Amino acid sequence: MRGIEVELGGRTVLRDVDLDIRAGELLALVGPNGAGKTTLMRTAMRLQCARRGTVTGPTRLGYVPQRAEFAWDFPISVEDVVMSGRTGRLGLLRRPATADWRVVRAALERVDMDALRGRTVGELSGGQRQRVLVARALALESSMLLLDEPFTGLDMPTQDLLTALFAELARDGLAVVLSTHDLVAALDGSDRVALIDGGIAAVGRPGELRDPALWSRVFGIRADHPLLRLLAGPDAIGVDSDEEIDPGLRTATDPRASASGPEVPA
Ligand SMILES: Nc1ncnc2c1ncn2[C@@H]1O[C@H](COP(=O)(O)OP(=O)(O)OP(=O)(O)O)[C@@H](O)[C@H]1O
Repeated sequence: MRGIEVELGGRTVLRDVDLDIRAGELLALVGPNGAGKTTLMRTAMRLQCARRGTVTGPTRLGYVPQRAEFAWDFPISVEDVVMSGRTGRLGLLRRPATADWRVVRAALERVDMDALRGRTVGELSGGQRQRVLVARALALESSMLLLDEPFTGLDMPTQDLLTALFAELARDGLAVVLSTHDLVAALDGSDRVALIDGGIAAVGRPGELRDPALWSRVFGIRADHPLLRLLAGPDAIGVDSDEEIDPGLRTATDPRASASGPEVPA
C-alpha cells in the first residue's frame, strides 16, 4: 500500500498509509477503537476504495471477519461453510467438483477440524467456530490471509492454539495479517506489529516497539498505565546503565536508539 488515504462518511479515517505486507510473516495491526484497522484490511482487499494511493498485489485475499458477523444459527454444516469460501473461485453458479471438495478437506485438516466436518456450525464452541472461519478463508487458496480480531472472546489456551496455527501458516509462506486488541498476543506472537491511529504510527518487530511514549500517544493511556511499565522493561525496575539494555530493543524515538529502529513515519 502506498500513500493510501480513505474517506468514510465525509471524514478522512486513514491517511498516508505506506505498508508492505510480506509473504511468510505474521503482521499484527493494533490500535484503539476506530483507529482504522478494519478499513485498512478492507482497502487491502479492494472492498474499500481509497481516495488517494495505490494497492498492489493479489486481489483475491482470504478474509476472516469478526466472529460476531457470521450467522451461526443458520443450519449449515462445517464443510459447507468452508466450501462457501471457494465461491470466489467457483463463481456463484458452478457446482463444486471433486477437486474443490479436496481443497475443503485439506483446509479442515489444516485447522484440525476435519473430524467435525458434518456438524452444524451452531453446535461449535467459539474456538472451533474461529477455526472453521480460518478454513473457509484457506479454501480460497490465496497467498494472503486477513483476520479481523480473531481472538475476541476466546480463552487463553484457545488463543495460544490459534496463534500457533497462524504462525505455522506464515511459515508455510502465507502473508498473515491480523487485527487485535490483545497487545500481549500481538507483541509475543507476531513477526511485526503496526500501530494504527488513522495512519501508521509505527511498524516494526516487537522488540523495536518498546518506546512507552509511542504507545501512550497512540492509545491515549496515562503515564502510569501498567502496559507502559511492562514495555519499559528493565528501565522501569531501576536499571539505569546503558550497557544493561539490549540496543536492539531501543526505538527511533529513544535518544539512545540504534539506526535500525522501527519505521516511524515523519
Ligand atoms: N461505513 C462507514 N461510514 C462512516 N464511517 C465509518 C464507516 N465504517 C467505519 N467508519 C469510521 O471509520 C473509522 C475507522 O473504523 P474501523 O472500523 O476501520 O476502525 P477499527 O480500528 O477497526 O476499530 P475497532 O477496533 O473498533 O474494530 C471509525 O471512526 C469509524 O467510525
